[in-house]
This record gives sequence, structure tokens and C-alpha cells, in this order.
Amino acid sequence: MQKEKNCIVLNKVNKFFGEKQVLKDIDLTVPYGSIYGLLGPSGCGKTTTVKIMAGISESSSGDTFVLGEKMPQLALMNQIGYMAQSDALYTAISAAENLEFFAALYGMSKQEIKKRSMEVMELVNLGEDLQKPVSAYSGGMKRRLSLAMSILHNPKVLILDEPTVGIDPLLRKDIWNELYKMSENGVTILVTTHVMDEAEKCHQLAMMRRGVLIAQGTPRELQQNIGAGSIEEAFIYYGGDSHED
Ligand SMILES: Nc1ncnc2c1ncn2[C@@H]1O[C@H](COP(=O)(O)OP(=O)(O)OP(=O)(O)O)[C@@H](O)[C@H]1O
Repeated sequence: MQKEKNCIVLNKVNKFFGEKQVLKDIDLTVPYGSIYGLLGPSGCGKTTTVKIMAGISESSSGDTFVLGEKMPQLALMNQIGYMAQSDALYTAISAAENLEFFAALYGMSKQEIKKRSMEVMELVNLGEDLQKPVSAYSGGMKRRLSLAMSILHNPKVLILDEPTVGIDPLLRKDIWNELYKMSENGVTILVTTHVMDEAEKCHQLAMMRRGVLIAQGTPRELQQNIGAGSIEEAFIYYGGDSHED
């Protein structure tokens, strides 16, 4: 069964906002332990798709399974890490307090919270800024803190909506190395991106356009299928490079 081999399965998922259909019959499978990229022009439905996967939003019809369970599923929430496009941070308090707050929601112990907070903050190069109020963070620092928060509880599934926007290339490389390590340890990672060199780093890619999944495969397959010289060329061929809105 698809559900057993794959960590994330979407079967004929549709989503309407009022009269407007923003997802059309999305069929998608993400194998366990893979890094799967969702690529497409602005407004094509990437965020809507990942919110359904994360259990934050419900589809209008169709089924979504994560770790073999039908979504949305409250009991799965502490096995999923989700990083939204806009940072969900409390700016009046410190990064440490933000981490503590979320960790407590996940039921982590005080000792665990302290150890893990330091670990994740060092990972995103914010080890020195743990006690600073978030209001004093730059945009890029807030993104990195959001990423740290999404992996704080060692989730089995990590869903990242444009995680490296505003992050410099060097740190972006470090973050990708960390994502590879996590995937080698069995974590399944779903990442949305506009950045072509990031798309190439994914094990598998899905390209979306106007709510439809138009192509799926490895970055190499997507290029070879149409004789494209780069993933950027494939993206332009499959999806067009113009914005939808
Ligand atoms: N709550 C909402 N109510 C009405 N329309 C919505 C809502 N959320 C999203 N949409 C619409 O659904 C479509 C898909 O939006 P979505 O945010 O999923 O796109 P996206 O591919 O993630 O875009 P971007 O790359 O710019 O973030 C857009 O046309 C958007 O305007």
C-alpha cells in the first residue's frame, strides 16, 4: 500500500476558498526519509498544500495521510515540525523563552528543553543570541529561530515553507547539510522553494502550477524528460516563470 511505503500521501486533494478552487486533484507521495521539494510560481498553491499536510488546514475533498494516519490528526502534532512562511514568534520575549513555550506544548521536560534549545540554536548559528529579545533580531535571524523551533522536538516529519528566505548562502549551505543529516536519520522533509539551486538539492521534486501538480520526479528526471539543461529551464518549461497573482 502507498500509505505504508510513503510518509506523506495525498489522494485527489482539492481545496476551495469560497468559489475559488486553489488545489485540483493533487496526488502526491513522499517516501520515508526523503527530502521532497515543492516548486512553483507564487500563488500556485504550495502553502495551501503544506498546511494540509501539517494538519493546520483541511482539504475540501480527498485524503491526506501522514505517518499512516489520516490528517488532520491532533495526536500527530508532536511528530510533525512545521515552519510557516511568516514567523510565528513572540517578539517581546527572548528566543530562549519562545523555545521554552513551544517545548512545553510538546511536553518536553525542563532539562530536555535546556539541552535541546542550545543544540538547535547552535545549529542555526544563533547560540550567542539565545537570551536576546526577538524584537532585537533581524529578519534572517527570525527565520533561523523559526527553523530551530520547528526541529526542537525532534519531529519525524519536517515541513518547511520557504525556510531559507533571507538567509545568507553560507548559512543556507549549513542548513542544507543539516537537512541531509536529518534525512539520513530517517526524518522525512518537505520543503517549498522558489530557489532553483535548492530545488536541485532535493531527492524528489513536484512542480505545481495554478493548483495542479504538473510534474513529479527526481530533479534529473524532470530535466531529462524534456531535454532541459538545468532545473531552471525545466521549471520554466513546466510551470512558466511568471507570477500567478
Ligand atoms: N485564506 C485564503 N482565502 C482565500 N484565498 C486564499 C487563502 N489562502 C490562499 N488563498 C489563495 O490560494 C492561492 C494559493 O495560495 P498559496 O499561498 O497556497 O500559494 P503559494 O504557491 O504558496 O504562493 P507563494 O509562493 O507566494 O507563497 C492563491 O491564489 C491565494 O490567493
